[in-house]
Amino acid sequence: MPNKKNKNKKKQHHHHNNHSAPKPAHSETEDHHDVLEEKLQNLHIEENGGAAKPYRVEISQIYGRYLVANRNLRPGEILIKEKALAIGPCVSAEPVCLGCYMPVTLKATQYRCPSCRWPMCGAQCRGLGKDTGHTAVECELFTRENTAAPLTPDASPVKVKNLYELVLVARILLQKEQNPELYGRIMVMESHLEMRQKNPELWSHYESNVVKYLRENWHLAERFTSAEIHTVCGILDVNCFEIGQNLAKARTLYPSAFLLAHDCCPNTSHTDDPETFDIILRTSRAVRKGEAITLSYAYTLQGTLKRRDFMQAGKLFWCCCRRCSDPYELGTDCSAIACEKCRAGLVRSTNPLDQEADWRCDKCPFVMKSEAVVKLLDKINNDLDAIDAHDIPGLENFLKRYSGLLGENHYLLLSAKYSLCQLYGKIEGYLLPDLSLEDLQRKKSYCEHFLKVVDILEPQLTRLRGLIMYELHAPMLMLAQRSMMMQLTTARDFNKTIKEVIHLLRESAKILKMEPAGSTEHQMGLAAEEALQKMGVQ
Ligand SMILES: C[S@@+](CC[C@H](N)C(=O)[O-])C[C@H]1O[C@@H](n2cnc3c(N)ncnc32)[C@H](O)[C@@H]1O
Repeated sequence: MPNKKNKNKKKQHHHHNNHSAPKPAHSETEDHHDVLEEKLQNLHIEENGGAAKPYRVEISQIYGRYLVANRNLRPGEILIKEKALAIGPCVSAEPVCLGCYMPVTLKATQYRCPSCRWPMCGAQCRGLGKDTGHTAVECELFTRENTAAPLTPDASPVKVKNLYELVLVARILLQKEQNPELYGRIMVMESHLEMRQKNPELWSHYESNVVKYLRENWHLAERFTSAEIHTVCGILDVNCFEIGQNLAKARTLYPSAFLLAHDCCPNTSHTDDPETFDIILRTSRAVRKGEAITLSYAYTLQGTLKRRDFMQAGKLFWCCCRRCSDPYELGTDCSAIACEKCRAGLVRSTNPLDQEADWRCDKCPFVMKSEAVVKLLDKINNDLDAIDAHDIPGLENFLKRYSGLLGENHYLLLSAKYSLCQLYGKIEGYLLPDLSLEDLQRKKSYCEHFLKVVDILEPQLTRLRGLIMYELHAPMLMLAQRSMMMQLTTARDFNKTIKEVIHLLRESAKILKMEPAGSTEHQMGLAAEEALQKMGVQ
């Protein structure tokens, strides 16, 4: 339930986190710490074909168990490539195939498993009978209990979501009987059960929608205790990766990737293989020996208030990373809003590590309560969500309406700009050759603006940079060609632009070709390479 707001916000404990690995606290005597120590002993991290691992597991009071670099790591090194221990549908009202996680419908015409009647993509689904998909054991339970009965064409979204949430929980529980060794490898993961129990809203959701439902409606009470089911729910909330390529959407647990600590400006990025659902984790920049290896559990292009709320609600910790501690978010200022009083200053949190701290203008005495900030951002966010994903004029209007109210790098403005970067040149009526000079300029300036912020928040070898550099090369090239044709530019300037375009394409090909074959990003990497060849460069 990662998006759920936690109404019982606690005051923040302030501790400094300077990005390097927190010191292992071996003298720590707290119970929880001991439990983690014990779980550390039980970890079976697979051997790297005999090669020394580039990381080791340590324990700190802040992170719990986490991974630390054993040596200096270069950008782009593969650190982890491993199979999922468990995979299943996300918690979503959008139905997916239980075998391959591609979207399906609940219509009468939709193919369904002939036995259990859950919607599937077709009789030839590659996940039929596979461990990564719809197994015979699961089908038997689903058939006996007629679990697909509520999935009628007119089923309410909430009902659909609640039912899909159960699939992966049930799959893991069934492993307790089918494959106790695998179940054991999942049980070493953090569930934060005690903290969850203290949160009535969260606990009652799981108690009634999952625990009771599985034990009563699916008649599993004799096989699994309430505590076991709550533990699985906690483990899923805390450790799941949301993965999927080419429209597929699934959530997964991985045997060692779950150990990575979170950072809002992490030093790794990860992707998943569309065929096998394996995770592939790489360093996105150089990591020094002894540094924590981190990834982001949250969406990088969100403000600190939102990211911290998200982490607390789902993962049960308040992030205090360098970016969260900095009111300027590492210089991006992507949370700042415009001052409604003096219209000249920017309003920022007076203490970003306290969700309830006041926000204050840097040019006048204007102060905003954090609730008012949250309310304002929710409203603007809803407006953005209401715009159709392909509506260029709608998104342009959004930018016009809100650019005076938000700081220029505000994440909501950047989010609209990111959509526009991808839409100009790609959709009907706005294909690249048809774009006006103004539209080309717009695409170029949005890409450049976005890239400047991403260069700080997700620097070096990250997918987002690869994608945006690819988007940027096209308007740059077209604008240069058009100016050349109209004799509005000198040969020298033209050549300078071409050099920049080549740099963008090279960088984007390098990054995107690291994505697994078959993914759209990999495809784009190949397109970048092809564009270079057409230009006569390698
Ligand atoms: C996916 S698990 C990571 C492994 C976990 N540390 C363990 O020992 O099992 C996520 C949990 O690790 C802890 N954690 C990860 N990153 C953190 C951070 N930046 N600050 C505080 N706690 C963090 C939180 O308890 C979080 O719920």
